[in-house]
Amino acid sequence: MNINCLRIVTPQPQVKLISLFSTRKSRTLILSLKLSSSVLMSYDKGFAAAKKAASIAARLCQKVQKALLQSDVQSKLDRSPVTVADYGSQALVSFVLERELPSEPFSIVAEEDSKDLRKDGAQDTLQRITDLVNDTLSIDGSYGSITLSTEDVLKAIDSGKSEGGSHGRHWVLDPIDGTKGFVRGDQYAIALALLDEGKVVLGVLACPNLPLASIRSDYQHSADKEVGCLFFAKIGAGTYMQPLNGSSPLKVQVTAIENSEEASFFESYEKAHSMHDLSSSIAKKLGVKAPPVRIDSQVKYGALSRGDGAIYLRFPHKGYREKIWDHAAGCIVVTEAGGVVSDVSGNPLDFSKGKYLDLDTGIIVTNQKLMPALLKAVKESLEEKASPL
Ligand SMILES: Nc1ncnc2c1ncn2[C@@H]1O[C@H](COP(=O)(O)O)[C@@H](OP(=O)(O)O)[C@H]1O
Ligand SMILES: [Mg+2]
Ligand SMILES: [Mg+2]
Ligand SMILES: [Mg+2]
Repeated sequence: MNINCLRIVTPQPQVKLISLFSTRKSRTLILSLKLSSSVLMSYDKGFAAAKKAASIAARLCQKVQKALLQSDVQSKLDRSPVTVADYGSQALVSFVLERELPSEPFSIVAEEDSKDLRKDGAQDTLQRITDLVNDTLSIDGSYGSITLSTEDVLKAIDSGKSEGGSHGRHWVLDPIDGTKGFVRGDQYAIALALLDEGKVVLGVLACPNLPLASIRSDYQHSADKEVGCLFFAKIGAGTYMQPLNGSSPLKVQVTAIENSEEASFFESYEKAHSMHDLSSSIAKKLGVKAPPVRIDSQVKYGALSRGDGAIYLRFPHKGYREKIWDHAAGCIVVTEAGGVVSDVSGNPLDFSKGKYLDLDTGIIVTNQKLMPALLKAVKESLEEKASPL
């Protein structure tokens, strides 16, 4: 008897088809289709390191948001804001991942770089970031009495210069997703994912301001709500949520709603990030009654993964190119919770092309039942927009 182990290409690269060939009867008997546990286990160390890195970075961000000074906000060349917390979070995540995974080659595609911090006049800001990083590490206590220099911090930030792609493993980091929300005192997330051969295999979303209880369509700020959620997902293993400062993870699932009239939907708070008129035309076609829930960042993916809302619509204005760090962690958090993330043609997002996502028009997210109706409504609304009566 001759046993062959045949690897087939599927959306989940670790799925193996094991077939048994009988030489006597020359008949193929498919014995089982099962997850290769050794491949899944090989992500375990990275998964633990990612959770730790995002949680530590979240502590730095919480501290800065509480005491946000105007001088802590800089403007990048593209005129988007960046704060000492974006830099500090990126430095911390890189530092923790490298420390926790010393035997693995380290590659990370991250949003920020140190260019502006190396300019004349940026010394005070760099010192402030370095102090924040060191204070956070010292409060955490895992790495003894380590003190990073300003040069160590610049290097840690710049380790995020990888281009990603379809080969090997690459971390993908948005040190603060939703910087505008962060500066406003609203929602933001630390979003970290791992790509393996161009596929997202694990993702962690730290959402320091997201209430632990469902936000549904009545989301509003409330000082007395308990906040701070950590979402995490590994390919083939589901999505979990736990309090940022605690344990006891809960498995989460997207909503099971089948009737689009009962669905509520999320979109960006910032009008410049997504065409709200298009979302409202789609919602109208679907008969959605609830008003849109407008919140910043990949918190939308986290909230959707636990069923707070049923649909997330994102339609950037013409010419904008989506970056992988704005979606990688959120995407696996939703798909492992049973949801679907696609472009307007129904194609899954392709994270294997470097730091940009090449997309057809926009990103839509919902559960499997609602997706066909959503795709139809999106198509019709786009056609009406392209050729108004
Ligand atoms: N004109 C634009 N259209 C779409 N997205 C944009 C944009 N300008 C910035 N963004 C991205 O939108 C992200 C925030 O998403 P959201 O709109 O869901 O809050 C920003 O992440 P950062 O805050 O990390 O820079 C940024 O990458
Ligand atoms: Mg940014
Ligand atoms: Mg972002
Ligand atoms: Mg960011």
